Amino acid sequence: MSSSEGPKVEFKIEESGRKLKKAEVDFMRLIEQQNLQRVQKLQRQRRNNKLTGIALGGTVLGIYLYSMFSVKQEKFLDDFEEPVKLEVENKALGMSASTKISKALTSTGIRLPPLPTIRDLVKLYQLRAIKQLSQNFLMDERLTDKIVRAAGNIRDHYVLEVGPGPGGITRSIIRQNPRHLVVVEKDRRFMPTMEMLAEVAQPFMRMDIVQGDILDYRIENAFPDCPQHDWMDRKRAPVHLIGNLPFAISTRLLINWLRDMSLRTGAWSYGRASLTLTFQKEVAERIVAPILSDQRCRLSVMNQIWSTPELRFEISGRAFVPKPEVDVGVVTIVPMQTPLTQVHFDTVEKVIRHIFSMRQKYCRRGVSNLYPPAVREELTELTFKRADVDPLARSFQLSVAECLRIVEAYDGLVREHPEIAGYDYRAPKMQKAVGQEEGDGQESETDR
Ligand SMILES: C[S@@+](CC[C@H](N)C(=O)[O-])C[C@H]1O[C@@H](n2cnc3c(N)ncnc32)[C@H](O)[C@@H]1O
Repeated sequence: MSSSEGPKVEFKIEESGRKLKKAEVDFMRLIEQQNLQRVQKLQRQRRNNKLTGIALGGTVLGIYLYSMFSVKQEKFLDDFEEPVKLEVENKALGMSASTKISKALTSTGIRLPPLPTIRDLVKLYQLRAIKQLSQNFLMDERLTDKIVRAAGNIRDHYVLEVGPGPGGITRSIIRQNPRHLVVVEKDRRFMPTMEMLAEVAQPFMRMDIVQGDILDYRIENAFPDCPQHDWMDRKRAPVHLIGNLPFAISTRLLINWLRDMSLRTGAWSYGRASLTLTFQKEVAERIVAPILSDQRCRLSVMNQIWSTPELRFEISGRAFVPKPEVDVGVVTIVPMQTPLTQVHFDTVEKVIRHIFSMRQKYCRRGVSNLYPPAVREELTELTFKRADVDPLARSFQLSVAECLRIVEAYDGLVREHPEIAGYDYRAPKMQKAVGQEEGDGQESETDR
C-alpha cells in the first residue's frame, strides 16, 4: 500500500443481516473518507517535522563547527601576528599608537585603561630575552593574577616587585590597588614600559621605578611612609615582596632575605613582611621539603627556622616566553612570630651549610670540617654529645630541632674557644665556587 493512497478500510456487510439503507452506507463512506484525509494529513505533518528536525540539527552543528574553527583560527593568528606598527614619536610609548589594544581589565580591583598587550610591547621594543638575566616572561594574565592573589590582600599595602620585565605581574599588582608599588629592574630596556604603567597607575597609587640590581637595593628605604608594625602582632606588616625571580640569583636572594628576616632589617624593618616568589620547581620543592624527603637540604632547614614556607602552585615552563627548560613553583614565605633559634644568622648558616655539605655521608663528616684539624676529632665528638644527635645520621634524616641543637653546641664551643670561629676549611676554594654561581641561569647542586 503506497502512503499516498492511504489505508483502505473494508466494510463487511453481512448477507444474512438487515440490508443497510443507502443513507447509512453513504454516511459510512463519508466517515471512511474523512478518516483517510486525517491519516494523510498526519503523515504530511510527520514528514515536515522530520525535515524541520534535520534542518535545526544541521544549523546547530554548523554553528558549533564554525565556532571551533574560529577559535583555532584566532589562536593561529595569535602565534603569527604581524609586528605591530606603532608611531613611537615623542613619548616613550605613544598611547595614541595604532596598536592592537588589549583589555587589561579584570572583574576585581581597579580598572586600567586599554593598554598594549605584553606580547605587543615585547615585539615593539624587540625585547629579546637575555639569558644572563634569566629572562622568561609570563604573558598570561590569569597566571600573573594568580601569583598576585597568592600574596593575599595587598590593597592599600606596600609592594616591592623584583624584576618586573615587560610588566605582566606589575599590571596584576596595580589592579589590586596597593598604596605604594616599587619595581626594581636591572634591564633598562623595560623602563619605557614601566613608565607607561606608572602613568596609568598614577591616579590610584604611588609607583616608583628603580633601575638597578635587586642585590644592592636597600628595601628599608623603599616605603618611607609605611609605619613600623609590631613583630609579635598576629597581623603581619602590610609589606610584600613579589616576583618572578631571575633563576640565576634566586637562591642567593632568598638567603640574603632570610638573613634580613632574622635580623629584622631590610624589608623586615617594617615588621613581618611576606614573600611571594617563583623558583625553579626543584628549588621550590627543596624550600618546603620535610625531614627524610629526597629534596631535604640546606635551603629547607634554613627557611623552616625563620618562616613557614608554602609551595602554592606550579606553573608549566610552557607558560613562559622563551620557555625555560624547567617548570616553576610559586612559594609564599611568611616569617614566624617566634623563630626557632636566637643564634645569629651567620653562625646558623655556616653550621647548616656544613651539615648538608655531604648529603650521602654521615652528618659528622660535614660538621667535623667546622673545626681545624688539630682539634677536629675531639670537638666534633663533643658537638654531637652536647647536641644529643646521632653522628651517624645522614643530614636529610635530621629534624630542624636536631640541626639547631648542633648549631647551639657549635655556638657554645666557639664561645669557649673563640679562635675556632674564623676557621673555614674551604677558604682557598671559596672564591671559585661563588664565581661559578653567576650567569649559568640555573641553580647548581652547590646552591642546595
Ligand atoms: C624571569 S624574568 C620575569 C619578568 C617578568 N616579571 C615576568 O614575569 O614576565 C626576571 C626579570 O628580572 C630581571 N632581573 C634579572 N636580574 C636582576 C637583578 N639582579 N636585579 C633586578 N632585576 C633583575 C630581568 O631583567 C627580568 O626582567
